[in-house]
Amino acid sequence: MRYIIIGAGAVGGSIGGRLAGAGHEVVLVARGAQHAALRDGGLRLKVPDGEYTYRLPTVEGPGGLDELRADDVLVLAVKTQDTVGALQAWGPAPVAGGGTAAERLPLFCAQNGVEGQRLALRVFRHVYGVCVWLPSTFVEPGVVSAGGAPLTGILHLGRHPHGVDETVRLVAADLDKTGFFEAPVVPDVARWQYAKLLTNLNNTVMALSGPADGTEAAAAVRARVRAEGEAVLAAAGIAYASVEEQQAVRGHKVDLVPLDGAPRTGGSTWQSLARGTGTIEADHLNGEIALLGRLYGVPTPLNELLQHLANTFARERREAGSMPIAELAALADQAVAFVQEP
Ligand SMILES: CC(C)(CO)C(=O)C(=O)O
Repeated sequence: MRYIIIGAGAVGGSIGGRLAGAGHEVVLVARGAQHAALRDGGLRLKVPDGEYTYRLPTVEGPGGLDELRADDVLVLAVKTQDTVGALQAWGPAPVAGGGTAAERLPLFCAQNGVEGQRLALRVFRHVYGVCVWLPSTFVEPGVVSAGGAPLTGILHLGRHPHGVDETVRLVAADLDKTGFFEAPVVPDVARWQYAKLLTNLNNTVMALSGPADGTEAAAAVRARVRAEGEAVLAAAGIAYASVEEQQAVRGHKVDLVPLDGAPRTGGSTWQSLARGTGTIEADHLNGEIALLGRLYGVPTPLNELLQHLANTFARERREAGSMPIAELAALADQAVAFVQEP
C-alpha cells in the first residue's frame, strides 16, 4: 500500500515518517512553507530514538501526483477546521493521469473529535476513524517532534462509526510493524473517539492558561468541563470508553521523553495559538459538546465559554497561556451563574 498523508504536520509527519522508516511508500501532502521545506530538505523527525530525515515525494494536492492507485490509502491528518478544504481538494480528485477515483479509496481520519469523519463521509465511501494518542509538535517548517516512548503513539482504528474490514486490519498491521505504534483494531472506534474528545476538552484550558498548570484551580476547571461533556454524552445516548479502559491500553507505553531542541508544549490547541495560525480546533472539541448540549437540552456554559474564549484568542492572535487560571475560573463561575438565572 502507498500512504498519502494529507496534512504532514505534527501528527501526519510522525505517522508518515515512522511508516517511511519501516520501508513503506509514503507521499506527503502539505501547503506553503511546510510544503517547500519538506520538498527541499525532507521531513526531519525528532524522536526519543534519534533524529531522522526522510526524503519523500511531497505534493501540495492531488494535481502533484501522476495518478491515484488502487492500493493508495489516504490518511487525513489536517486539523478538523481544515477538513472541508482538504476534502474539496481530494474528494473528487481527477488527477492528471486518471487512475483510481479518490472517493473510492480508503480515507483514515487521524484527527481529534468526530467531525472530520462526518464531513468525510459526505464525500468518501470508506471512512475510518483513528483515535490518535500521539503527543507531537510542529517545531518549524520541515521539522516535527514526537516525544512518546517506548511507543510514538497509540492509534485505535476502525470503520467510522463502527465496523472492521480487511483494509483496517492491513493498515493496523503496517502501523504495528513499525514497532513505534500500537494500533488496536476496534469494532467501535467512535466509542474511543468520544472518550478522547472528553480528554481534548482540556486542550482549550491549556491553550488559554498554560500547558503545565498543576494547580487545584486548573484541576477544578478541567473537572467541571469534563462533567459537562459526560452529561451531554449521556443525554445523547453516546457511549464512550471509560478512563480505565483507555489506561489499560495506554499504560506507560507513550510516556513523554524530553527531546533536545524540541519545545515541550501543551497540546495541539496551545500549539496552534502559539504559532498564531489564526484558527483552532475548539469548535469541534468544546464546540461539539456545546452543539450536542443544545440538541439534547443540556446546558454547557463552560464548554461554550472555552469555545468562545479560545476562538477569540486565535482570531486576535493573543498569546497562548496568557489568561491566569483564576481569571478563567471566575469567568466560568459567571457563565454557570448566567445559565442558572431564571
Ligand atoms: C492529548 C494529545 C496530545 C494526544 O495526541 C492530543 O490529542 C492533542 O494535543 O490534541
